[in-house]
Amino acid sequence: MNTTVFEAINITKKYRNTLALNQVSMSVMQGDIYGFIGENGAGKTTMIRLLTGLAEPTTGNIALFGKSDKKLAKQRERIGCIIESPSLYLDMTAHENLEVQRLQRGIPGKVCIDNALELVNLRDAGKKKAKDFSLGMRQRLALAIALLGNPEFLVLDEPINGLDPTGIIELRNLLKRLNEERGITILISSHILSELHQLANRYGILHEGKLLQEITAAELEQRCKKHLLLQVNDVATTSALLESELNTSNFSVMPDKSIHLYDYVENAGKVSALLSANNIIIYQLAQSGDSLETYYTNLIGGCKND
Ligand SMILES: Nc1ncnc2c1ncn2[C@@H]1O[C@H](COP(=O)(O)OP(=O)(O)OP(=O)(O)O)[C@@H](O)[C@H]1O
Repeated sequence: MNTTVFEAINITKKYRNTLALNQVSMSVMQGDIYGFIGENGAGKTTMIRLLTGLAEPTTGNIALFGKSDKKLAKQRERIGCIIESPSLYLDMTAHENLEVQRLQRGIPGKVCIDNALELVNLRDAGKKKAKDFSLGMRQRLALAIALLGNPEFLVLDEPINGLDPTGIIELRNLLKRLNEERGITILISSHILSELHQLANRYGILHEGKLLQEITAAELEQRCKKHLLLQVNDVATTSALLESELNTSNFSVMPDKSIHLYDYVENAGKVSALLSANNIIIYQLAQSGDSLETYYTNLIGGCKND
């Protein structure tokens, strides 16, 4: 059975005049790599702060591993997290940083340090101090710190931010490995949907404090698949014609009033003939496929138009 690792139920969080989260419900299942997507200020860090106990919701409930209320604190011991900029001791080596964290958190035995360094490929960093690390190495060190207590659930707030392409690939592969080989459930936030492509298996898309959509990677692929892009003078009649004459409802009308038709992609002529015969003016008819970013922008744009 698929167990829920994290559940937010109708969470609202207010800071004075700011409604950072507005009735958000979301769930992360065991084994997920959950991509938590939203523009700057969408409320991602706020939700992560509630999850990790750094702040309290104004209303609503949080459950971790099926437990809530007073039992949350114990469950939080099963989490490893990186929130905002991880605090590293820049004058120390990776090993020394981990030793300080180990002692502060009362984790017995030094063997966990070598294990964590091994996991994030920092065993060879040797005597190099953190201040001389690349950003990618610093992020991996932060990840090693998060991994020290052998967490079942990793919560990472924008860990990809600022990394170069090599750093992004390294981190992506590392997180995949932790998920696949160690069964660690991961929630990772980002403001760029495509950054988490081929990493996340589910996404939660947050915008201005509201969860717009929870979607699986497979559903997202489906929505970004090839289509005919149609721009016409009469969207309503075109929609009706597609349904009645071409027998398809496999299309979406986008916020910019273009139509994405997922059938007849290889048979644009048939669509064109039908529309022309019905006096529809075609401004554009072309094969297209949404990029993830277009999908995301349209989703957010659609919400802004509401
Ligand atoms: N401690 C606070 N006091 C007042 N307002 C806050 C506080 N923390 C966050 N906010 C506000 O809540 C909203 C959501 O912020 P949050 O940091 O959760 O967004 P985010 O999606 O993580 O964005 P970013 O990627 O920029 O961190 C923003 O309008 C922010 O200004």
